[in-house]
Amino acid sequence: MTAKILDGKAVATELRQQMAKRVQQRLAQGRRAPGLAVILVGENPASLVYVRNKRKACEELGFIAKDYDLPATTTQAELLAILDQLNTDPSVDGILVQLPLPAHIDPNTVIERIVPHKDVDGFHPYNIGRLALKMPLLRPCTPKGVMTLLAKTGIDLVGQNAVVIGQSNIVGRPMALELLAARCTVTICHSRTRDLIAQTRQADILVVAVGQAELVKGDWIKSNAIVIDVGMNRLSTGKLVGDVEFTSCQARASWITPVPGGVGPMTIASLLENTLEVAETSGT
Ligand SMILES: Nc1nc2c(c(=O)[nH]1)N[C@@H](CN(C=O)c1ccc(C(=O)N[C@@H](CCC(=O)O)C(=O)O)cc1)CN2
Repeated sequence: MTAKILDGKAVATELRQQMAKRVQQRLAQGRRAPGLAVILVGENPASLVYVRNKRKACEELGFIAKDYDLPATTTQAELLAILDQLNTDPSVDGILVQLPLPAHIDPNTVIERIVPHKDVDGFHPYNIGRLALKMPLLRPCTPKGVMTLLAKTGIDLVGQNAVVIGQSNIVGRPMALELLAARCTVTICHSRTRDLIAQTRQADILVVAVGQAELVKGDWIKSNAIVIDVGMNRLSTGKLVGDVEFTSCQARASWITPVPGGVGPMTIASLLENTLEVAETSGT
């Protein structure tokens, strides 16, 4: 068995083309362009790349990106004051604060300050709570992107054993909630899980989001499993790899996401979807 590739880059491109048309329709109706405030604090090299890509995507689709590039010395109070302004700015549909933040700023306080209906990252406790109750509004972007990719396999998710490795607030936990809402049987594994390999071998769907280069090997995988790699690790050679050893896992899985070009582009596509959704329901 050689797994088919779940091509996130291609799916994201298709979604972006469809969204660009929706934006053109809005403008033709005399409505305003969707507005996204993108806030970067400091100069984390990976964040600089992600933020640049988000802004470029906004431009391509005809969104208005409101850019805030703040120095690493920005205080939490200064950041919260900017969020207070954006919360009431009618030209701004979505607000995103790129993570991670510098150590002196508490991400939970910052996320909670964004009004939930502009929280296009879907990280606010209100939005996570809605997802947990199977009443989602704004869904976290990476897990939402993974669900879009899973839908592309055409496989019925109901009753499947899904194993998520990683329990972060931005991927692992909301990922588990998404899979539970899709009526999978869900297991979350983490650094204290006793026999990780025994867990992964049970998985019909395996989602890996731990940030450890090529942790998951081919013999950890159940035959025909769907393998979703959320990891992104830069080796000393400069090569970008996921949390999954691609070649050996591809030999056993039915579907697999590559790194790069799998989940990453879907994260940005989902952010744009969330922002457009807010604009379309705003009535302005
Ligand atoms: N406010 C947020 N911060 C962070 C999020 C998030 O969803 N919201 N997620 C990650 C980073 N992230 C988006 O911000 C992100 C990561 C990776 C990609 C991506 O397209 N990756 C490419 C490879 C890029 C490269 O060459 O380095 C790929 O996988 O093909 C997009 C978005 C943490 N912070």
